Amino acid sequence: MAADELMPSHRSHRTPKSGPTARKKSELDKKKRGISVDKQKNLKAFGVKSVVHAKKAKHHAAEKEQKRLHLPKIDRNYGEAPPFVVVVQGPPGVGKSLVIKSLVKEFTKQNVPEVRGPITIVQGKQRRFQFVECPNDINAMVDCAKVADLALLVVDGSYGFEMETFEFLNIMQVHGFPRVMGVLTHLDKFNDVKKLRKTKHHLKHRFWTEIYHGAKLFYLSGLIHGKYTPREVHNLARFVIVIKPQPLTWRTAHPYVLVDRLEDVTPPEKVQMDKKCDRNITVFGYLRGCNFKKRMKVHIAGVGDFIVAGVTALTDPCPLPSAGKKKGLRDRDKLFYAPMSGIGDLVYDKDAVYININSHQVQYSKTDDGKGEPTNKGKGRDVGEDLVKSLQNTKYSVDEKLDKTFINFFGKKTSASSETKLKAEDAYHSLPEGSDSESQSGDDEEDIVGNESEMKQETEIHGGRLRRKAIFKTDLNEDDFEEADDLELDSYDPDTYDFEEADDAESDDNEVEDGGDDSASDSADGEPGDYQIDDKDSGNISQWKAPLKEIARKKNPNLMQIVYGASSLATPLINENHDISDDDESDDEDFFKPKGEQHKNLGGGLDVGYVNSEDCSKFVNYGYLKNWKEKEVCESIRDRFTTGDWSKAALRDKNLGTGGEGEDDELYGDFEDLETGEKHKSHENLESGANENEDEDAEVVERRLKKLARRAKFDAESNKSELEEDDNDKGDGNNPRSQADEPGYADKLKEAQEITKQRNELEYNDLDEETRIELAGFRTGTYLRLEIHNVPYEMVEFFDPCHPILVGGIGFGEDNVGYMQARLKKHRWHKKVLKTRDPIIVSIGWRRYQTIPVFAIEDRNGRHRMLKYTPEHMHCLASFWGPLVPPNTGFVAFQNLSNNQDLAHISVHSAPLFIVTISCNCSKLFLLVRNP
Ligand SMILES: Nc1nc2c(ncn2[C@@H]2O[C@H](COP(=O)(O)OP(=O)(O)OP(=O)(O)O)[C@@H](O)[C@H]2O)c(=O)[nH]1
Repeated sequence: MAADELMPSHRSHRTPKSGPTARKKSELDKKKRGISVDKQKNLKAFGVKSVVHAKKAKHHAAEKEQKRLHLPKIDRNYGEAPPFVVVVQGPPGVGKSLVIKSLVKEFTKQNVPEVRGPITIVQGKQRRFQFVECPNDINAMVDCAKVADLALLVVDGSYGFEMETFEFLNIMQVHGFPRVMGVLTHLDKFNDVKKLRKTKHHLKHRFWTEIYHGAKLFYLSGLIHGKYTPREVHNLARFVIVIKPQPLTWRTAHPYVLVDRLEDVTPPEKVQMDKKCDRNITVFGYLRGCNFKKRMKVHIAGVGDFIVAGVTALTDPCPLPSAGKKKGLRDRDKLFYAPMSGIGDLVYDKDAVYININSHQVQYSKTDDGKGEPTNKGKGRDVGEDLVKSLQNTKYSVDEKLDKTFINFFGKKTSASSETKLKAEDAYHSLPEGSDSESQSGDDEEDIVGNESEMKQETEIHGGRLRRKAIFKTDLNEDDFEEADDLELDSYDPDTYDFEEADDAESDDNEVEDGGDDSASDSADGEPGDYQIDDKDSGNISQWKAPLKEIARKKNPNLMQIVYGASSLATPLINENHDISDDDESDDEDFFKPKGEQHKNLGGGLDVGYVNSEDCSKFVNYGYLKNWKEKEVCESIRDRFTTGDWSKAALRDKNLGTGGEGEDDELYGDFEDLETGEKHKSHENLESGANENEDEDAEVVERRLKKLARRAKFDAESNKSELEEDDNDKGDGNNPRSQADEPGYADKLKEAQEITKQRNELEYNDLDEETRIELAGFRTGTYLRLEIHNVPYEMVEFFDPCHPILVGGIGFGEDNVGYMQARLKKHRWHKKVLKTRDPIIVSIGWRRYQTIPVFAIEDRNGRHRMLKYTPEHMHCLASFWGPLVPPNTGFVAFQNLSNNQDLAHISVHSAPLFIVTISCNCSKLFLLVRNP
């Protein structure tokens, strides 16, 4: 009892009246009683409190939306697109060449001994690639950044990122950012798997920070027999295939050519007279960007502005298989074009064919005894051999000799002056080396040139030895990184990758294989077609001619050419075609011909061998001639003779009188007088189809318009679906996109552009090729030969095939010079600020030039106050003199372009570059300056 009293009594449980438990209980109670529970207590909390605020929010959302939208970029590509440029960039010795070699091998099964200059390959029926290795030279990096459609940034994984990679990234940012992928090599140098995983992860995150989250980084884990593993190369190739090209503003508005071949066509006499004379060159390459008009001004990066002396469209050296007759990718030689790498046996020029024979495969016929005379004289002497040798000794062609000789009608002697000149020149050439003072001096100079190239090699070695590692502050806390699995297929932007393309490519590959098998089986069956026989007999020549013939056939007939021969406007291409079509079956060409045949010829092409054609005025249609040896045929005209049935003849005459079918009509059908443009119709067709042509035209136009409308509708729909996909808005009503059910302004603009493009195409398609080129220029994707006169001799003398040559078209007014103003900011990597009037080298548009900037800042009162130095972390204005460019063009500038002169002063951890952000009319531009 006492104990019980002493114990404290149990307190009854106090039900909580507030707090989360009480709330839960009350909600449960309410539910039990069937009362609905509304979680959102204050229903007005998210409503419009203030009209002003709501208006502001709406405004803000609309502005954000408008900023997101871009004006649709006009695609000026008609027909076949030029090859996709893949620039492989990285510091020295990281494996750039090996990556290119591996990819080329993967695509074409060809081995490239050396990567020199662009290598063009056909990957599938629709895709071609041009691989370019970017040298470690800031000039080359700038030029490569201007032409790259995809940049493969190769990084030595065992060492980490180096400055070259980030320099290149920053240059690309100002010149229009193309697609970018990273490739990590030298990963086999890691012995510790854990360390390798950490490094990979760390480098990937660094890469993402610099480019964008999810940017693709590939790992090439090592070498097998000196090559990357086929599986990894295959995966890399698959990703390269699916990349979609990105249209960039500057490039779509300017034509440009990435040169894959250069020839010096200066007259040799001129060079002999003065080795440092200005040279004439021809450059070759695919036209990109937009149409190129004749007589357009071009800029050769690092050389200067020139007016093009001649432009010719050449046969595509690496055509897509769909362009030719053959199906599939059978001929391996056709898939590959790398003239500077010295691969491929035949190179076709406008007026010459170059045959490349390796020196070890050829035995030169000059087995002379030093005197220029053949050794085997006398009986065993081969006349053919002598003839060949005499041809080899010939200095001048017959034409040249004829040009130089003087025909004297009244005396037997030729002009003494021309003869002596020829003799003197012959004597000059036949002199042995070293016997003449002039040739001696020439040799000296060659030696000097030789030494300078040596000098080039040294420069490369300088550049290759020093590594400039990129170290970031965040790199220090490596432990922060979680050890995560490697995301092989991280995140894909559908705008960047085109997986349908990959499927196509895959199927193409299969088709290629199939095609190859087919041909093999065909020939195995013993029924090879004519084409195959040609292939065997004439090697590449028949393949070369095939596309030219195709061009000739596609040409519309030009009456001027038919009557008067090639017009003055005609380009050398026409002559080529004349030559080609001479071989063809041109004899069938007639002025007056049955309409059916005329159409057939229009579809098939144009034969222009008019000179050899038969008399046009006599119309003979051999196709309808009857074989009079046949008894039945003879019987059919029996009634026309006195011995036949005359009643039938009377009936026939009656029919003719009433416009019935006559035999002549049957024989000749419709035909068109090409000279007068008059169309003659048969009696049959006069009745039934008087307006047939008009109907046909109307039908064609109607069909075209329908097609246009369908296309525009499809585009609009796809845009709409894209917008809907992008739309993460859950319908709060603030985002105008959620309300955009109807096609917006951008969609309408796209539609209008598409319709204009189609209309232009329709108009141009009706013209013949020469007129179209005169009016619209050469189309993108054409393989062009540009002849440029009076370029500085250094361009030829110090030509390095590894250094890209960029020829860019100059728009109207872009060759005018004046003052330009830009906004700029010092890049975060650079320690120093820039001083006013310190010369800088600017890369803007296609050009690179030196100028003197004056920095200024805009005060509050709107006045511009000159600055002696650029601010540390702020934008300022820069005014400089130079060739004008359109507003919003990105530019990059350097204080020093030389790769070898300052490297000795740069420690590994210092950043030798600084980038200054420039914005001009809201767009962001950068200025990149190399630290002295
Ligand atoms: N161990 C190893 N060696 C590699 C790897 N990738 C490339 N190499 C070697 O690195 C050397 C340089 O390769 P290249 O392809 O010539 O490199 P590069 O970047 O073209 O060199 P430069 O043209 O001099 O700038 C070659 O001997 C390659 O075999 C790799 O992943 N692992």
